[in-house]
Amino acid sequence: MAENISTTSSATNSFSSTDTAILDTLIPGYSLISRFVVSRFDIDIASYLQYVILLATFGASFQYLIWYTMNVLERYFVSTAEIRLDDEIFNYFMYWMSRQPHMSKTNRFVAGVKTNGYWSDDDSDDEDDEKGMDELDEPGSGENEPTFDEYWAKLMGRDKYRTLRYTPAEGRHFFWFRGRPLMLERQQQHQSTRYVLNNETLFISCLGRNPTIIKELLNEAQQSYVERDGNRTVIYRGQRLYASRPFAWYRCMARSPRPLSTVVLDQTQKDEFISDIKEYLHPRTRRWYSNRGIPYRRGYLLHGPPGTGKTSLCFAAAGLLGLKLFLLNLDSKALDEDNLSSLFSDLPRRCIVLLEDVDTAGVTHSRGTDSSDKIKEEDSAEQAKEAGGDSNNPENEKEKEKKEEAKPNGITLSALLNVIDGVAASEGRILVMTTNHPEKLDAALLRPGRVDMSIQFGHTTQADIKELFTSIYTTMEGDLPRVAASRRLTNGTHKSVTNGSIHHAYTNGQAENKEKLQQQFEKDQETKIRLQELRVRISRLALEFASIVPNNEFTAAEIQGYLLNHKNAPEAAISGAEVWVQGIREKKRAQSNLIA
Ligand SMILES: Nc1ncnc2c1ncn2[C@@H]1O[C@H](COP(=O)(O)OP(=O)(O)OP(=O)(O)O)[C@@H](O)[C@H]1O
Repeated sequence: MAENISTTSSATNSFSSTDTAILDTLIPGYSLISRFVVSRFDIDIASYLQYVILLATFGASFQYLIWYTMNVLERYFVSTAEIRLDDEIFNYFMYWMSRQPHMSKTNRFVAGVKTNGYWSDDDSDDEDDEKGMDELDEPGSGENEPTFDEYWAKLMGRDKYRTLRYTPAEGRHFFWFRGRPLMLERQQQHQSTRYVLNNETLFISCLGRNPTIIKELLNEAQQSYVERDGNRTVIYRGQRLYASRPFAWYRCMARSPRPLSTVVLDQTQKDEFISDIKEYLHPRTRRWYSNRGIPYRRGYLLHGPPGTGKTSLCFAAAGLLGLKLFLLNLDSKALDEDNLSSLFSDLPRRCIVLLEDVDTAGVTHSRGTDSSDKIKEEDSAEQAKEAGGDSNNPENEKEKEKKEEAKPNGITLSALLNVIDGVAASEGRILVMTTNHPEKLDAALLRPGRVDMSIQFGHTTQADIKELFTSIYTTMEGDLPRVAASRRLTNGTHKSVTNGSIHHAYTNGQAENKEKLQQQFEKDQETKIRLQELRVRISRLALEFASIVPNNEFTAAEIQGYLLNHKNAPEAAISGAEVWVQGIREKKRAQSNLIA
């Protein structure tokens, strides 16, 4: 034992105390570990230390070499695409990624009910709504049909659960696309603010200097995102996420197109409007404009009392032509000329820009009384201040919001005129402005080149009232109740049955099918006759209704609102019409007395 202790002490002492102190600084706890190893295993670490240092140096150099080689490889042999959060491609890619089968196998993912949560609506609500609807029978009075309460209980039970979407978590992920390995890196950006908590960037890389495969991937992602919209009208809104961010177009929804026939307006006016837009969009028109050096733009002014169909016509035109609709509220105090021109310069080539209620914005002031210069001066002083401060500080954000509240209305007439047809104004878009008070608008805004066609909307005529009544009560194809897929199968077919299909079933020896088809055929014929009778009845009732409601006194919105209260009982709508007319008249009289 004594011999052992003396060996140990000599081993520990093979390093001077200064050396041990240095080692203790470099490797915290060195002397302690060294003593423990000597006492326990009788091994003097000090005598192996040079090898350990050599190994560590070798390890570090190797690591550096790998890092360096990777860097060189990444720079010269890897192609990378960067995708930023504020670009729509971010949405496309995340949507595509969340629908890939390999996302169900990955062990690091972000789970959510949306594939993105901050800058745009990805319509997952609509998708959720449609999902599983095929398995739900709509309520009805038939033998096997559920009651409304049963249907509602089922629907609410289903709505409690939303489809979960999985997207890759922060960090690196490898996946295959068309037989090629790709790498996705999701990186958190640290200048996040309280408004955008997850500001991030994506990097998609592939081996080789040819990035075609990444472009193909992004094209596929875009395609799947766009296909999901089908023929729906996609609506964007010009807004900003928080005070220190510029205005941008954010997708807010995609809606089923509104048939033009449902907008009650003089047919000639409707035809003129649509054919004017079609003529403008024709490729020869673009050439014609460019050959003559005329800016390729077209503007429309839809004016008339509230609720007469201005927005509806614009929406129907967008749906008919498959154009995206960009909505902008000029009344926003925060909107200035720079924001407005950057919004207009971000517009796609073919689209409809809808500026609603232009008369309510600061643009009603004539050009001479513009206070834009004053506002600009104030703005630049503010910007100079901001440059010195931290734009991400929540307190600064609050300050900015308060200042903007206190600012006079943002946009001025000259700013609007500049973006509509200034030298740098965008080309190719269709501009539609709506107003309830065209008389308030400055002549400069209405001159040709800015407004090329005006359409006046007014109170409903007898013909309009009849059309509105008919459109509300006519049974349309989509009105028929939805039958669950399982019942459709057991019932045979949900398509209309023809004599030919009955004969086909018979010759194929499907006797039991034949009977079912025969029944279905008779049912379809009955339905057709019933629909025809209904049409005649509705047209008679429409005439009756139009004779009660006075000409040129009510808006389409008012009549629609009344009819919706009796949407299943046209006769009740007619019998209550006179009282309703009196009621509305009195209400309007009272309102005008109040204003006077
Ligand atoms: N001419 C019309 N044809 C069919 N529906 C109409 C018509 N006018 C109004 N409506 C109905 O009334 C409602 C409001 O219509 P819309 O928003 O188009 O009116 P608007 O003229 O743009 O009103 P505002 O000036 O207040 O913006 C919609 O639900 C629409 O269906």
